[in-house]
Formats: sequence, C-alpha cells, structure tokens
Amino acid sequence: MGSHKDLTDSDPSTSDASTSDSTTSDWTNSMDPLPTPSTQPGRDALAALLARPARALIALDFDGTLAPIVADPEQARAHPDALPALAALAPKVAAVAVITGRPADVAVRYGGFAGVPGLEHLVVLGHYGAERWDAVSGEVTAPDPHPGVEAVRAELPGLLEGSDAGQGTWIEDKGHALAVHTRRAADPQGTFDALREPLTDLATRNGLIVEPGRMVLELRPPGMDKGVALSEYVRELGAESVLYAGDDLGDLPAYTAIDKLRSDGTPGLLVCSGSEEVTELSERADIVVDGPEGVVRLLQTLANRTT
Ligand SMILES: O=P(O)(O)OC[C@H]1O[C@H](O[C@H]2O[C@H](CO)[C@@H](O)[C@H](O)[C@H]2O)[C@H](O)[C@@H](O)[C@@H]1O
Repeated sequence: MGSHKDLTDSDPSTSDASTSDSTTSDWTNSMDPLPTPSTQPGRDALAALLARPARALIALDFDGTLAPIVADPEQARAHPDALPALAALAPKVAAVAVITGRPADVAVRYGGFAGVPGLEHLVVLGHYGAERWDAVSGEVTAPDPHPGVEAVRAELPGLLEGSDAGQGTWIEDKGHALAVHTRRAADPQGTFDALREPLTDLATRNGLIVEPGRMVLELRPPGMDKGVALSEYVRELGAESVLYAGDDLGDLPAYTAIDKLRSDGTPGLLVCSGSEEVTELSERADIVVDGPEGVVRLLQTLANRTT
C-alpha cells in the first residue's frame, strides 16, 4: 500500500470540473466515475485518499446517509447495498467508522453491522460520540447517565400533552437522551418550530442541550458532538486523510472538524447526502450525492478504485 494510483480520470486536480464552484457532483465522465469535488481542498483530499487508501478514514453518519429517511424511526434500516459496499471498502482503508446520534447498539442493529465479513474492525460511535461499539469485541462503552435525562423523561409527556404543538409528535427514548419527532405531525415544520422554545427551556432547566435535526428536537447531555468524536478518532488512528459523509445539522461539527484538520495539514473530504432539506450542510460540502443511494454508489466506486 502507499503506491500512487492511476488518477487519469479521477485525479481531481486535472479534472475538467476542477474550476467549478458548484457543489453538484459530476458522475458522468467515465465508465467507473468518481464525482469531482467542488473545492480544491476536497480535490486534494480525494487525491490523497486514492493515493494512500490504507491511511484513510471513512466516517459516515447513519440516518439519511447509510439509511434512507423513513417516517417511523424504529423502521430505519441501512440501504440494502450499504453493507456490501462498506465490506468491500473497509479492508482497503485504515478504518470505517459510523458516527451517529443513535445509541450505538441501535445503529449496529438497524445497520446490520455485527458479524459481517470485511467489517471486523468497524467502529460505531453512538450518541454523537459519547458511546462506542467495536466490532472486534462486540462491546459498547457508554458514559454514566446524565441526571437531567431522567427529569426530562418525567416531564416531557405532560409538556407535549398540554400543548397544541404536541399533537402528532412521538417521543423516542434513547436511554441517554430523549428525542421529540414531528415528522408524523399534521404540520411537521410548524410543530417543530412551535416546540423549539419550550423544549429548549425544559432542556436548559435540566442541564441538557437541544440538538435539532430533520423533524426532530433531541434533549441530550452537553459535552460531546460529532466533531469531537471524529477528531479524536482521527488522532487515535493516525489517519492521513478523512472522508466524512452526513446529511443533517448534527453533522455540522464534523464538517468543522474536517476544516480544522485541513488547516492542520490532514486532507479531508466533505460529502453531503442529499441537498435540499439541510442546505447548511450541502452548501459546505465538496461532493453532494443523491441520498443513501448516492452514498452507496460513492463507497462502491471508492472500493473499485482502491487496492
Ligand atoms: O446521526 P444520525 O445517524 O443521522 O441520527 C440522527 C437521528 O436520526 C433519527 O431520526 C431521523 O431519522 C428518522 C428515520 O429515518 C426520521 O424519521 C427522523 O425524522 C430523522 O430525524 C433518529 O430517530 C434519531 O434518534 C437520531 O438522532
């Protein structure tokens, strides 16, 4: 590993699209195409990843990135082609990690990540990095529960029942956090907007923070985010390049961590899964792909392009 690959049609620095300032990916210029990152740091990172895949970390969010968004969070599952793509790529890179807001064991179950040949070294960082599951041991390490979660668990149903804005909402009890989903309300965005302030008050009174996401407001302990989780894992691995793919506001700290890694000399590639719902992410991405389907295609193409 470590020899430079033929980047003839995938070398971002020589691509026709290298001067584009659009975040739209170009998948059309080869039989086995890689999209052209829209920024020079993104092109540098893709080149570094292809040149030395064995030193690269591939880090991915779960919901909306590996798993299509569905109305019922308990029915979310990895895209059917995600596991084969991850299993093909993982042996060729330094590591694959899933960094998710889900509890780690839930992501492992919904992703089908345990016991998959090729994914023997997979790491799942759950609860935004507060929890960790290692495929090697099959064990989850988790922090002590935050006392505020129990208090919120007791108060939240009453708050929602006593509020018109609570109609059609669903509480996901995540153990170390509680999430209020509005996707199945009659007016998902209106309900989300109306609940934001009372839920922020409730969280603050109990020493928690509100993590907003795609039609979800999560009340969770402070002190960890996906950016911290990603930076710490990059350091642990000694990765020389990083790809991070996400779809939601909770992924922004990971994007910021990539910016910092870049400024410190570690190339990083920002991938956004889907461009419309969370423009804060797609506007910063080097590559925008068409949801989990596009993420899987990208992983498959990277697996085909690396040895
Ligand atoms: O960090 P992630 O892996 O992206 O997890 C973020 C949250 O994802 C889940 O909610 C989202 O997906 C649901 C299923 O598709 C969808 O119904 C919901 O509207 C989305 O917000 C999950 O339920 C949360 O616990 C995660 O924090």
